[in-house]
Amino acid sequence: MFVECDPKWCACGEQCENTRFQRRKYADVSLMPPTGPKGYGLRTNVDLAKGDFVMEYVGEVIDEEEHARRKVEYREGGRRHFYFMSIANGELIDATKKGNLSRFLNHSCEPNCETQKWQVNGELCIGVFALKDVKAGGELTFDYHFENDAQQTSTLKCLCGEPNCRGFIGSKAPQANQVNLEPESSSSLTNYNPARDEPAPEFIVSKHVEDEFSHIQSSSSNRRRLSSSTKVHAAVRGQTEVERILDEVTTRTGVLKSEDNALDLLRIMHSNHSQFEIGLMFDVVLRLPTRSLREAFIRHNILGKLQVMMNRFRTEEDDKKYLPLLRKALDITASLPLSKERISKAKTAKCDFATFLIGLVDHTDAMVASKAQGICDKHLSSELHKELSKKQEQERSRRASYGEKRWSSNDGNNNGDGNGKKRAKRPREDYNYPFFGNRPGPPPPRPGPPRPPPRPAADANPPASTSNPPASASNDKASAHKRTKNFKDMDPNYVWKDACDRFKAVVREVIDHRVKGLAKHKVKALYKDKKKMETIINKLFRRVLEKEVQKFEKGGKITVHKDLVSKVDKYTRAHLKNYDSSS
Ligand SMILES: C[S@@+](CC[C@H](N)C(=O)[O-])C[C@H]1O[C@@H](n2cnc3c(N)ncnc32)[C@H](O)[C@@H]1O
Repeated sequence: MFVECDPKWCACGEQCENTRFQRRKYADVSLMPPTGPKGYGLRTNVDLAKGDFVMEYVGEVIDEEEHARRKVEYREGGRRHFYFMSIANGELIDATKKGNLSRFLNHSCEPNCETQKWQVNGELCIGVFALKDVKAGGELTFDYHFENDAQQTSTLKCLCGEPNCRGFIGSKAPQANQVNLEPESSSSLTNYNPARDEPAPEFIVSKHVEDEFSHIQSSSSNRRRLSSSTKVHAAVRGQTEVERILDEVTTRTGVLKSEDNALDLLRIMHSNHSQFEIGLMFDVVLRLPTRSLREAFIRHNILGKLQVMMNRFRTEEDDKKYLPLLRKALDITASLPLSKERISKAKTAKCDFATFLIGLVDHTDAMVASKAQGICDKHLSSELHKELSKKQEQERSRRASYGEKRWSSNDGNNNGDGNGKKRAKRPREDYNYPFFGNRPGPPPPRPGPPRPPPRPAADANPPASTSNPPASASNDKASAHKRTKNFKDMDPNYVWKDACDRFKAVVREVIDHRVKGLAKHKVKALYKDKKKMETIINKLFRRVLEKEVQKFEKGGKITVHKDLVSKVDKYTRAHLKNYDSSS
């Protein structure tokens, strides 16, 4: 069994080459028209070298019981060819109705390809690989004898034409008492007429099915589980809740069943799902068959949903992974029967849809920008367009003067208000740290012995500088003054503790900020191991705070000045890097 890398964990990251199944790095192949009773075949359009990956054998995953049922159904339905392939543990892939070009690989007793079992993201997959060099134009074949025994082809007359042909397809010669499963009698083989006997393979020529196919193909974890008509079997493969609901609300071809299902779909449509799942949901909306269904989606505020989701994708704009979803969301927007009124009515709590759209017009991705521009041009009047652009410009300059550049300009969260630019993140008083716990609030004043007079350091240490995050320091003089007053009356121990707490909070904020700035896959690895992260933080506190505390004890100040913040930042980055390469 071979194992494919998961780029999230592989040290090579996105550059990892061992991801051919996941990326569908298939060879350039095409369908061969039928020339005899063997039917269609598959040929390569390029020279293949021994060991080259041809493609994955995909189809519906079924169990033996379903296999037995389908075999009878197909035979009784008059099918000439069978497309079952055993995987393991009584499971089979059936590529009869859904699959890719690999289903046209014919059997040969002298094959030029073989099948291999691969583990891809924890799933067992079957890949077809070249056994030898094959020239462009050559037919690709593999020996069915083990893998395709599920078709019970062991008694099917082989027509591979190789000198060493065994005469039948399968691992064993047919027994005298075995039923001959050969679909054609010898006479009908002689009378074989491809035009009459070999109907065009429906799933290739039918646009409808092809659409469904491409929809399902967008799955990486679901490559072989091509939209199960049999939910039970999909469940065997660990179907997610979203997939289950999608199965329920869509037809076998992935089309939404009714207007009632619009709400079901919208209910589960949010950005917390995996990219793959969001992609599946988006595909269903993109494939809405009627205008009335599209209108139903508008009535149920799909624009609001899309805006919130697009805002998240845009927030992650450094991470190119989200671009396809952002583009798709814009495609959905463009596909809806919008009007100026509808657009102007749509809004979220933070901003209206029109302003949000205009914010995407200067997105760094040209495709996103042009899609957004297209929708604006079509649905926004030029006056409104101008007015909103002007507002945005004002908002941007207001923010610039507010000091957004104080923190790293290339990191930070998106402000979510639709201007398409990222605003540097400032520590917030009410910030919830993802797993460090909430920032401690000031402890209650201590009862007991009279307090010693405040140390000069406490006075000399304007609490505004310890308590205020740097970005807000200059903007918050009044509250700083208020805090200073309170600090003067406090126990120095309390002041010290409070200063440390506040300082720690800022350090945490910096770390968190930096962690969020990392590539998604790195952060995921890091966040998964909370214990390790705690150790990192504690180390940081010890290292950075130690000096500050010493300074404070000698009567100096604890200030969260810019240099210190960048020191913490630098240390964090170095540490995260170590962590990343060691994990
Ligand atoms: C996986 S399909 C291959 C594609 C098929 N030829 C078609 O037109 O769709 C397997 C079926 O192709 C036919 N087939 C493949 N290789 C064959 C061979 N060497 N001799 C006779 N029939 C073959 C059999 O009908 C078998 O059930």
